[in-house]
Amino acid sequence: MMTIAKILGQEVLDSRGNPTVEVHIFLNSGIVGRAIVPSGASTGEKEAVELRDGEKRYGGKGVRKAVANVNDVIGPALEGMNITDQRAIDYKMIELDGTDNKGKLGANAILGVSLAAAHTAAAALGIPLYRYIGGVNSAILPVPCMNVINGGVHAQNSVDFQEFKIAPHNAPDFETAIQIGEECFHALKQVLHDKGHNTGVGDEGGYAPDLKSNDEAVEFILRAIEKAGYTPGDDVSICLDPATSEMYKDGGYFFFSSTEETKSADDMVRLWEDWMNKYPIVLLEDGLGENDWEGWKTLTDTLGDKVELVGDDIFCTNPAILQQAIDKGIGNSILIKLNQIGTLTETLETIELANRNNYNCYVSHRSGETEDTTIADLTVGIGCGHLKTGSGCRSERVAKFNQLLRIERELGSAAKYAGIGAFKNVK
Ligand SMILES: C=C(OP(=O)(O)O)C(=O)O
Ligand SMILES: [Mg+2]
Repeated sequence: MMTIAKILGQEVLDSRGNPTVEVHIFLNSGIVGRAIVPSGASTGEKEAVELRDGEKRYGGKGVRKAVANVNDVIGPALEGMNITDQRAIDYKMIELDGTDNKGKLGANAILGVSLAAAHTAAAALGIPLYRYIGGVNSAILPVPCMNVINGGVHAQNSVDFQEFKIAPHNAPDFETAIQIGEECFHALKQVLHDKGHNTGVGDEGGYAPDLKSNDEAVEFILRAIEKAGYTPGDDVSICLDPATSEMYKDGGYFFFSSTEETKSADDMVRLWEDWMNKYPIVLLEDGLGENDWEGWKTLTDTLGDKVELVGDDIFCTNPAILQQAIDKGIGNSILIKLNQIGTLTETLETIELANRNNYNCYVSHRSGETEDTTIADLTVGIGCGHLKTGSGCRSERVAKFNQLLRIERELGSAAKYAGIGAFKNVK
């Protein structure tokens, strides 16, 4: 009943029109599960390797080699295995690949199979994916951190920092939080439009206006929160991902979209301290670059007891790197991107390591996404209380919100909304 009969990989499109890997797993019983792999643009150097062909397909480089690896190498090796043996399935693929970074078979091939296995197992057991991942206590609905202004490498505008997000934490439930978030998002469109700004959106669905400064992005958002009838800080706070690894050049931080000035790590820490004092910021991701561990230490010592400091590019969802950060006292939270490490099992190992060491976990989409909603279930399964998955206007992002709405309704009175308590060290 639970035995893998066939694994089928194929090429489909992501939200940028680039090819990506989709995997179906068929069981002997006729049950089938499916997953699609996302793709990043501002990637960390130590991410597992996404296998791409030289040849162009659709809008970008093809994934036909990765698909062939699913069909010709991984599939035959996993046929006959029990679908609920997630760890055995994942470790078998790690062994087949044999590299440290999944560069032989491709993390996109391996993750597609790993996630499809979890979906298929949940379907075979007749339980929702979040419960399969997290067990009977999976009941916490996350604060949706909605990316409402896009800059950096996710938009062609004058804003250096990549993501300005709103966190509607003061809500009784997830559905109300989405309502508040959408009201603020729509109010932001109006306040930008009133000042003559473009309201076209970037890769993650946030507006991508040409603003005078990075500060102005926050100020527009605060105005929008108020216009929607909410109080910044009390009802809705701000989360940032400036993605500063993209700005790190010759030991400094180059403001490539705006002033073209370069700031030192100490200047950046002062900038973030100043922003924490003047704006209601509850989370800062990649406030410094992935290779600037010294700067990260200063940042953590300066702000780590007041705000959630999330490592994305610097940690790459990798347990070995996270262990080094724990030993050195770097950051207090880790971004969880399944395709940075390449299997569900290793992702859960990283999450367990973070939990044991008092680090928060913050689940994330990629800038290249699809209709796949695995991260919504993962977030509820691990109960980490917050996720980022774009704004509320692009279907590949809304798909995750819709799945969370479904989960909340399914849980009924058992569902709990995470609220402000989800954010590390925020008083
Ligand atoms: C989601 C992000 O972007 P990308 O997927 O391009 O890495 C990020 O940097 O957190
Ligand atoms: Mg990031």
